[in-house]
Amino acid sequence: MTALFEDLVIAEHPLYEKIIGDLLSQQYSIIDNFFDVNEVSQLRDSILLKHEEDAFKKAAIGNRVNETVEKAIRGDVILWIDETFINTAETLFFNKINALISYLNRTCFLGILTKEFHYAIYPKGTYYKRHLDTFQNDDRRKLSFVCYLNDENWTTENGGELVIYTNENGVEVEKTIYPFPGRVVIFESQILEHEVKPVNTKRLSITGWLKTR
Ligand SMILES: O=C(O)CCC(=O)C(=O)O
Ligand SMILES: [Fe+2]
Repeated sequence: MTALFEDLVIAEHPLYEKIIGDLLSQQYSIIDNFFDVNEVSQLRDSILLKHEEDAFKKAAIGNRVNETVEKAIRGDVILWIDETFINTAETLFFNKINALISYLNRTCFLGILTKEFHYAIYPKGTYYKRHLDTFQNDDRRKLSFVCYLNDENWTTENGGELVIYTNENGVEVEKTIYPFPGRVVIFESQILEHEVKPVNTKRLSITGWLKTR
C-alpha cells in the first residue's frame, strides 16, 4: 500500500524549471528541441497543407475585433487554430503546451486561464517591425510563445531572426534568435519589445499567447 501523499508530490521537471528560471532572470527563455524532428515535420505538413487550402488570411494588426491590415508593419499570413477541432499534429502540439501550462500554474501561480495560437507564414521579403505583443489593448497576454517549423536545412542566411530587446542596467541589449526547427521561444508579453527581421526564404511558425483570463 502506498501512502497517499506520495501521489501528491509534484515531481520537479528539469526542462520546465529551466524555463521558469530563465523567465525570472531574463524575461525570456529559448528551448531547443522542445519539439523533436518528427513532431516538427508533422506540424510543418499541417501548416503547409492548410496554406495550400488557402485557409490563411493576411495577418491583421490588432485583435480579432479590430482588424486593420497594415503591410508596413507586418507581412506574415496567419491562421488561428481552433483547439476544439484539431488534427493529429495539433493534438501533440497542445498536449505539450497544456503540460507546460499546468506545471506553470501549479508551481508559479501565474494564473494562465486561456490561450490562443496561430500558424504564421512569412513569405520571402516580409518582416514584423519592432512591437510589444500587448499593443492590441490585450493586457491579458502574459507569455508569448513562438515555435519554429522550418525544415532541417534552415541556415542563418535565410534571415527572419527574432530580435528581442532587453534592458540590462539601463542599457538596451539586442538578443538575436534564429528560427531553427523545433526551437521554442517564450517571453514576457507585457515587457519585451521584439521584431522579426526580413526573411529571405519562406519562414514557418506557430505563435501563441498564454493569458490570464
Ligand atoms: O515569429 C516570431 O519570431 C515572432 C512573431 C511575433 O512577434 C508576433 O507574432 O507577435
Ligand atoms: Fe510579437
